[in-house]
Amino acid sequence: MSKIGVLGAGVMGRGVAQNFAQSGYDVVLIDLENRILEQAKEEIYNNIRFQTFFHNQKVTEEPEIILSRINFATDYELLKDATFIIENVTEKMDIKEKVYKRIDEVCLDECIFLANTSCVSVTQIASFTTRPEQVIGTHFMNPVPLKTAVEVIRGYHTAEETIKMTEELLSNIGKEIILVNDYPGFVSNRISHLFMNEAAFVVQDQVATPEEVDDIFKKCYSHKMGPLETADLIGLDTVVHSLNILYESYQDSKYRCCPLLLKMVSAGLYGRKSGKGFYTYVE
Ligand SMILES: NC(=O)c1ccc[n+]([C@@H]2O[C@H](COP(=O)([O-])OP(=O)(O)OC[C@H]3O[C@@H](n4cnc5c(N)ncnc54)[C@H](O)[C@@H]3O)[C@@H](O)[C@H]2O)c1
Repeated sequence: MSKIGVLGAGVMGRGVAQNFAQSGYDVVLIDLENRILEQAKEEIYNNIRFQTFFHNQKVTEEPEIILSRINFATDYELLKDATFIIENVTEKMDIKEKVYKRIDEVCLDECIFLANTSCVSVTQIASFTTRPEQVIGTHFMNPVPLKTAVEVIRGYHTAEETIKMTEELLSNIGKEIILVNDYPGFVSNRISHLFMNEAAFVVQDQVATPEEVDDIFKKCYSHKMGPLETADLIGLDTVVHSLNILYESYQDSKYRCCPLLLKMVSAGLYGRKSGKGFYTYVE
């Protein structure tokens, strides 16, 4: 079975590493510091237990056995025999650029690079490597192990063989792919950020409360979550960051960030992760 390198042990990297390890793959999970890797190990352990008890998902192995397939490490040299790299590092182009140059040097020529990004161009990421035909976007959804589909992005140079191998790989961990072409924000974030931003304007203009806005989406449109609950879940700082990328990329005022969102982020109201956003969360 292929060896999988997962870069970045934050929110997404943890979920990706867990999902592959649960599916029987050997994984190397790389981050910058052991402290982050320790937190990742603990969270993956808890998530496997949580998945069994709260989501009724059949996890047939003990968490210790699943965790034993993940090598938590800081050394990029461990990636030299990996077949696929799934990159989940911080959504900043300068950070991604350094990472792709490094893995391009270290990894096997045939290794495929999967970029997990919310908004940035997959074609630009691929340009940091000498193998743009083997670079593809994979926009996983959070929480990764519980989602059944991945938005897959074909960069300008992505080869058909790369798409085929990515589809096979993701199918082995229980994911269907939805293949789209590369423009910033792809389909999901290009549309959902307009919803979330406009919902914030509606609250700012006192047209409706956050509860009323979300109820219209849930009760009238039968969405599982409203746009403001979704923004709180993603993190309002992340939403603002993505809106700024979309605004710069398209040079289109429709992505200008709602002042209320900016004010909430300045006030430390990030949503679920800080305990308060459009809603208040108690542990
Ligand atoms: N959070 C989401 O809901 C979500 C959903 C889909 C895609 N994404 C995308 O996934 C990527 C990761 O997002 P996240 O929410 O997990 O971010 P995060 O901030 O939780 O984690 C990023 C991790 O990358 C690590 N990192 C930074 N530089 C590194 C390097 N040189 N080598 C190894 N690790 C490094 C950081 O230490 C951090 O642990 C981003 O591009 C984001 O846009 C996020």
